[in-house]
Amino acid sequence: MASSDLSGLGELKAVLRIRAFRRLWAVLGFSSLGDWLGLLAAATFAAAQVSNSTAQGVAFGSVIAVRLLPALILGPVAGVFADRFDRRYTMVVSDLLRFLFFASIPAAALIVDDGALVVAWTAIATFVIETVAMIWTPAKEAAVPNLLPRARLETANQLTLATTYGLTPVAAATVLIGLQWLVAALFGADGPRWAEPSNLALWFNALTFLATALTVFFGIKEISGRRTAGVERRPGMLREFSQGWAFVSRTPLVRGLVLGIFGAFAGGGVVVGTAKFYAVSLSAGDAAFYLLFGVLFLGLGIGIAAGPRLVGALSRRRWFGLSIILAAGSVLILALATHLTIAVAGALLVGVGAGMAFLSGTTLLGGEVTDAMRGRAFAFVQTGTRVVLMLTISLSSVIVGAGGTRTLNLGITQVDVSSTRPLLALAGVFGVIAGVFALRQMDDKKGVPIVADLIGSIRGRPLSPAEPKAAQGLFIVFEGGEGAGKSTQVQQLADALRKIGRDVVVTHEPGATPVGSRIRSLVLDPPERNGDVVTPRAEALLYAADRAHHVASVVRPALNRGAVVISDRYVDSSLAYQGAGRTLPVDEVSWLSKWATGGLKPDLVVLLDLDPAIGLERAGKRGAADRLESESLAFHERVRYAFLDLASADPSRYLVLDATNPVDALAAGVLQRVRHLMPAVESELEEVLEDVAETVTALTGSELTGPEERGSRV
Ligand SMILES: Nc1ncnc2c1ncn2[C@@H]1O[C@H](COP(=O)(O)OP(=O)(O)OP(=O)(O)O)[C@@H](O)[C@H]1O
Ligand SMILES: Cc1cn([C@H]2C[C@H](O)[C@@H](COP(=O)(O)O)O2)c(=O)[nH]c1=O
Repeated sequence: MASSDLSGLGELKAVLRIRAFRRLWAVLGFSSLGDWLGLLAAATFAAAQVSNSTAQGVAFGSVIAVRLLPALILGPVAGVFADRFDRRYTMVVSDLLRFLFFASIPAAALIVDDGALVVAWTAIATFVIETVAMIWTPAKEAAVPNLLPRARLETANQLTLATTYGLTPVAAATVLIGLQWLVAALFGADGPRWAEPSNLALWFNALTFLATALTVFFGIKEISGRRTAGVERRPGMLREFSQGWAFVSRTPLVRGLVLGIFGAFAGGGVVVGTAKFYAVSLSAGDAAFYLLFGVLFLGLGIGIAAGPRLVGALSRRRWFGLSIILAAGSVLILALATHLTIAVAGALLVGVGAGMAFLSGTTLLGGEVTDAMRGRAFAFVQTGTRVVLMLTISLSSVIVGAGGTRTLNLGITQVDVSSTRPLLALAGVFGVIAGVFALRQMDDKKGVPIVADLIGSIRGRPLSPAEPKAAQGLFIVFEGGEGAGKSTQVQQLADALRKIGRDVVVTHEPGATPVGSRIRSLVLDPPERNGDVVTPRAEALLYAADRAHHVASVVRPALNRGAVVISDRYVDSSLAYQGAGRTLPVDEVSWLSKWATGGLKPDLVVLLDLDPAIGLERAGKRGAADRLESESLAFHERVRYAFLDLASADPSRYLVLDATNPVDALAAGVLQRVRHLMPAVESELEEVLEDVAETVTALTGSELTGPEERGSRV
């Protein structure tokens, strides 16, 4: 599959509006339902013909293994068929053959009384059916591009993938569960042999192929008479395998991707292969097996269809690794589950993880592999996943069938442990290790915390890689409402630090740069005469733009050379004014600033807290109010409490000062805190502080106001 995202509903509708494709899609759905029903029903049917646990495991596994053989032996011939003959007739004849052979399986059980012979015929018929499927599929795949405009191919691919791996396996399991219930309701526990659910499923399955043959023959005549050159003549399955392997083993990223995809499918295969015996270990019957199977593929469909929307813009490499960990971790849940509900949840998550790994891995492969190599790489993946899936299904079913259940003597008590459990646990642990390995190998956002990145992406705001933090300087920010005294205190601190010889850069937001001063006038000048007012989102973006430019051109360079940067306002002003004041979502405003600043945080924020009524009165003495000062008192009160909340959320980074204190007293409080941030000059600051403290007492007759609950308030 070439696309990374399920298209919108509109795109799906547009594809399904094309009559010929709509019919072909219905045929694919029906045929795929038949395939899954056939896989489940033939395997359980074969297992039902013999009685002991080992023989059941072998019968179940060997019917599935037989389906693997044609892919390995007859793959090359299938392409030639699709190339050479009319595709519509190829599909019709294939479906008629599948109808006959599927019907022959339950018919054989009615005619022959020997269980071993019926199993043997089931295996032969399955082999023929699978061979025919190898011919039908390329004919169908070659037909699709001729029925659609090129731009719609991607959506069509996602739709067919979601149908094959999501919808129809679930429908197959539902049909089988429905048949179980129906048979139990009609005949009780001892129904006639012909009415066994797997028998009925095989009849039903045969009929799906008859229906598709008729639909293609009478309903999709467009498939005939087209050019057949679209189908690539393949060099042969084994040769493709070796060419693909050579490329995969040479290219580290591709190697990681392919191994990850195979790993995810192996996990799914072990779950399917053990599900029958696993259901027994949960003291549940065949219906539970079908339920687990159906839920697994429901999850696979959800992962493929909804995965891209769920993770949003998360890096596809990270998504791939995380999906494998999810799938494998969920296999571990299955290994430990003692109740069917937990097992169902585990199976669903295995499916979601495997589906997302399949989709992200395939998408990454599409982007990372050059055009010349892509066909073989995909052929390798397609054949490989088939082999891995079938091998793990059949091997694990044989292993658990032979392993049976062991009784563990724990001294005080005895516990029955089904061999499915250790096998699932092993597969889970192996898968988690593989996922972590894949994640480490291909992580393209090193340094960005993965959990926060995932949460941000799910919420629509992925994190960008943090810019390296300035190593030497000190970044101090003053925040507060209008007229709180920030500019005054910025100057006081700068003077004190300059006195002891520090390189100090005094700056402010908005408007510290030529670009910034133009932005400042856009956000703060009174509205245009024509009434064109800056809207809240535009305002947030303008402040963020000023900040991005300010940080990059003033703050970071100064910090990098080791200066103390003192800024009058920074990120918190946006959170308080645009977030609380304008009531924009605070986390969105925060993300915007984080992006603008590359994650640069101040070492200290001094919050000058003041009743806005007093602050606005102080500011009013300076001259006419700007656009924000003109906002209501309620707006400024929201701003004040937002500042206080920010301070109480991160007290170690904040110093909250009561801004009704005199200027010098406040300056002393700031200096007292700042000296702890500058151990190298602490003793020199001590002297300045002593001078100031004397002034404070002389001026106010009292010491600084004591600490209060929000931040370290003075
Ligand atoms: N502690 C204080 N006590 C009383 N008045 C003060 C105090 N600090 C500053 N002022 C006065 O309040 C007015 C506003 O001060 P300043 O410009 O420093 O505030 P600001 O927080 O930077 O304001 P704005 O954010 O509106 O620019 C000035 O006239 C200043 O002299
Ligand atoms: C940085 C920043 C500022 N504001 C507001 C806050 C004030 O009303 C003005 C700046 O005026 P000052 O006299 O320079 O303090 O802009 C804002 O709303 N959002 C911000 O991010």
